[in-house]
Amino acid sequence: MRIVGIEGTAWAASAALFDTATDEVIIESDPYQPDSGGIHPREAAEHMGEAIPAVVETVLDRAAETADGDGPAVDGVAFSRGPGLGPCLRIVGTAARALAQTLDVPLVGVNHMVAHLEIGRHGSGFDSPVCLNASGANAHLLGYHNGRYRVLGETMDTGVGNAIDKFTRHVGWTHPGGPKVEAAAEDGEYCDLPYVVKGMDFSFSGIMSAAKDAYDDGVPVEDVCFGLQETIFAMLTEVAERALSLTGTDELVLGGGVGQNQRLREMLAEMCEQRGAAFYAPEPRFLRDNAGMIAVLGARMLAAGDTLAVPDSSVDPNFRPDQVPVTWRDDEESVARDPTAADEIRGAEATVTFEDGTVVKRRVPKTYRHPELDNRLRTERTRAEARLTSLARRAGVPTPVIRDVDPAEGVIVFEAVGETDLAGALTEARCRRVGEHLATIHDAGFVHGDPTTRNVRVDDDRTYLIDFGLGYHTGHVEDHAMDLHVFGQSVEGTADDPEPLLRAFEDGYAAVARADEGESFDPDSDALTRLRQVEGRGRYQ
Ligand SMILES: C[C@@H](O)[C@H](NC(=O)OP(=O)(O)OC[C@H]1O[C@@H](n2cnc3c(N)ncnc32)[C@H](O)[C@@H]1O)C(=O)O
Ligand SMILES: Nc1ncnc2c1ncn2[C@@H]1O[C@H](COP(=O)(O)OP(=O)(O)OP(=O)(O)O)[C@@H](O)[C@H]1O
Ligand SMILES: [Fe+2]
Repeated sequence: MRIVGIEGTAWAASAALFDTATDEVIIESDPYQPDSGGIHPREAAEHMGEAIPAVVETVLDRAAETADGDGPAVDGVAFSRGPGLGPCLRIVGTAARALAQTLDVPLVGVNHMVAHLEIGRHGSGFDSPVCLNASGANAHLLGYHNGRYRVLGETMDTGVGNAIDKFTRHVGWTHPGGPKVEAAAEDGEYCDLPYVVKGMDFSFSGIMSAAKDAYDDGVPVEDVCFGLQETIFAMLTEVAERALSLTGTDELVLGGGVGQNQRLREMLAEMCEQRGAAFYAPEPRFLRDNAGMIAVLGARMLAAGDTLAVPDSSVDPNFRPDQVPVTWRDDEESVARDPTAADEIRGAEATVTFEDGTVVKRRVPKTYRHPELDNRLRTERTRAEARLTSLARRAGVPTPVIRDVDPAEGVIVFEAVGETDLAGALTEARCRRVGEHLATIHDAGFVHGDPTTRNVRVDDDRTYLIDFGLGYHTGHVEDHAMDLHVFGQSVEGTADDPEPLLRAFEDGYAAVARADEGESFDPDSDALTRLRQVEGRGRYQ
């Protein structure tokens, strides 16, 4: 089968030919380069209008040269339907429809972010990996489960490339900024910047303003670039490790334009090697926006009969990866694996050993992180975990009794609780309990920070919260909603039938929140109301 792909969501006007018989991909691209500032949607669309016909023609010529008979011998036309800039997408959509009609072949509408993922699965041969998409307008972790790509974690504000590009605009460098930051960091030294992960979600706004302030205050730009890379990429590596730990899978693939960065690739490779996981990063031409990945996924979709009639082929600037019905994979496949029982457990952050009813949790140094950042995080989190585990118990939530703490070494010794993780023993009653527990600690003035189904231990009678290392004191409804969001994502990414579990969880939360606040309860400022907003935010900025 031979498929033409067309890409043009933002900056890359690109066409490709993928031949399934030879596995060969020809890509022809013409990038848009703004004269100043970032990407201007109107200018980018003008570029698409001129460049798309030209790159498509080049690819069709190549197709004709390599065809057996007359004509280009193409079986289908695949195009990026979204996400991306509306004016650009519309031009690509029009070009793809016209080409499919001229060649009289089926039209296939591809989700650009799923294509960033599938190109890594295609190249690696992995079955069911976690995918870290690190691109300009996005940053998220995806895993296939129950017939969809689930968003296991994502940025709460801008995409990772856009965050870096905003900093480089501030210092007067031309777009794109990512490669310039990478080059400048070669001559830099570490500087401290805010590090923000919440479960498998993360945000860049705090670190970007701190980076701009540091530059304005005279910190050498090379040092800010170095600190930025160390901090942002350590955050991405940490959440990727959390996703491996939560799902139990041992395969990671990288996607997106920021994936071209050597330092990011090095950190991910090191993390995976140390966990015994396999890591795959596609070659750069398949990481940055390109039509090759659109053609490769298009071929799979076409083989599954997943084609579009022209009237149904409108583009979608906010097309999320979890909206895509995954027709080309078996519903039974999943990123989630059954955990194996062992005396030593390796979480995302720590190793945990069991000795006579006692648990020793060691936050071992992460060699992929800069040592200063690593020491800071291990000490802060060990301290937070010990303090909040005890505070939660005082508020009435079952947690392990702490026996000993050594923040400098990152070691906690505490009571072993529960018989198993909630991940392997999900029931509505237990999820309801987790909802009640979270409402109780929120009312007591702090959040858990990482309430996934692996951070809840259960036995016949009780449901314990553990692993408070990412928790902090706060009364903000947004922070409360993030706790609920993190739990919801972890259930959706691993449970067979998440809906009733999530309903029970939210009922439990609502019941305690209402009881705690009594007369002063205001449903409009409730965390559950805010949760709906967090879930509904289209984060393509
Ligand atoms: C929706 C779609 O239009 C969008 N595409 C996109 O963002 O282009 P992509 O090629 O995946 O990524 C571009 C980003 O990748 C960054 N980048 C490129 N080379 C880099 C490097 N060596 N280090 C860090 N960032 C780099 C650029 O600065 C830019 O922000 C997306 O995938 O989110
Ligand atoms: N007090 C405890 N009693 C029983 N089991 C525990 C206890 N603490 C940890 N565990 C087990 O060890 C696993 C890893 O612990 P924990 O979540 O604290 O480590 P982590 O590295 O911070 O994990 P992650 O960051 O992936 O959530 C837990 O999922 C749980 O199965
Ligand atoms: Fe992209």
